[in-house]
Amino acid sequence: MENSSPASNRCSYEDYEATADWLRSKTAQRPKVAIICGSGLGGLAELLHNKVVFPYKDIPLFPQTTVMGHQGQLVFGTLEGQQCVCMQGRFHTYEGYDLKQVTYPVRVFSLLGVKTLILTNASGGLNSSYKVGDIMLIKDQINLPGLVGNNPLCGPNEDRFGERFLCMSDAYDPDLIALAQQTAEEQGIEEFMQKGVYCMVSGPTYESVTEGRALRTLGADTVGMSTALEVVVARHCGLRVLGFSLITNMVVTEYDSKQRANHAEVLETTRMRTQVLEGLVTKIVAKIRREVVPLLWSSGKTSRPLSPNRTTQSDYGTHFGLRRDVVPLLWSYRKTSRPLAPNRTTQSDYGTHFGLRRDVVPLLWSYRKTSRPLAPNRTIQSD
Ligand SMILES: O=P(O)(O)O[C@@H]1C[C@H](O)[C@@H](CO)O1
Ligand code: HPA
Repeated sequence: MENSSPASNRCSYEDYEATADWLRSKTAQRPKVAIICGSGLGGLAELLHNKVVFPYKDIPLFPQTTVMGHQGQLVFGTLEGQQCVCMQGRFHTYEGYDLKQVTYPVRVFSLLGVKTLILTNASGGLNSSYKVGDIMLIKDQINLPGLVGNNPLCGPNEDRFGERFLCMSDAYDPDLIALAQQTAEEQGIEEFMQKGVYCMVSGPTYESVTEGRALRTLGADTVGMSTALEVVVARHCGLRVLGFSLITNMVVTEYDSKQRANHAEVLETTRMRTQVLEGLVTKIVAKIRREVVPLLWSSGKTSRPLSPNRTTQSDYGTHFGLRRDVVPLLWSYRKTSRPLAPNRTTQSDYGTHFGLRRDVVPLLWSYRKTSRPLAPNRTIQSD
């Protein structure tokens, strides 16, 4: 099969499947986490164990990177025991790629079974309290190209990935943000951690003084040339998203400033912080693994009927037939102390049924063994 990237209107579901099938045929690894590395930040992929590396030029229908600091290969491997796939280099619209090509890998990841997408990028700081070398946890984004019609979801909707109208107010997963903040504290790096809003522009020009000022007025804390489109597509296929923006330079917002943005400075700053960011992402991936593993391992011990009025922690495990060590985890996912309602059968009802937080529901749902409706007297695991 050809490895040249398809034109946008030929990015069909079958194209994504063909690329995913090819990758599946070349490696037995089945990653749950994908990481897209920004400019100069590809070193993260070097930390993976049992690496299987695919240069983009060998992957059917994959675009090629043309930017310095973007190596251009897909690396499968394990990080802290978690199977991951890492993009050493991403695609940008300023390279001449269209919106579907830029976001092509994200849909392939989704077909490969990825559930969580972690993105990094290099950006210019707009918030005057930020410093070069700070790492901003992205809490929200301004998809500037998208706001004026350049949204990768424009065109016929592909229902097999997601629904036509997508909510973006919860794009960056609050629980992953909390996990990242907690991890940064544990690593002792809070002093250069920020949390704020990333704005995507098309590039390749850096901002004029007035553009920089305008973006700040819009509410952006950093500005870059990537990420937002990938996040839109990731959310459309239901992936959980976590994003980090490394402030590599401050955007010039004074007319008489002598500072000039340049890509060499961007890459130089990434060198300064790359290890810190790698350490942070590694620890977060380990924690994501711990979130999932007990749920996978937990197996039904009883077939006792659900009794709908259990609400204490110690009852919880018996109730669902879960191993003792899983109980605190599930307990922490509870959103209410309401009694359980035993007759729910759909995914959206699943969380209510077990009194679990909304973000845990797809996870539990994806671990169901059958698509049979829940019978009210089954425990979670035996179902
Ligand atoms: O891929 P990212 O967003 O990290 O790269 C940034 C934006 C431009 O590609 C480049 C500008 O220096 O770095
Ligand atoms: N502007 C836009 N993109 C960037 C910048 C910037 O100042 N720095 C790194 N990527």
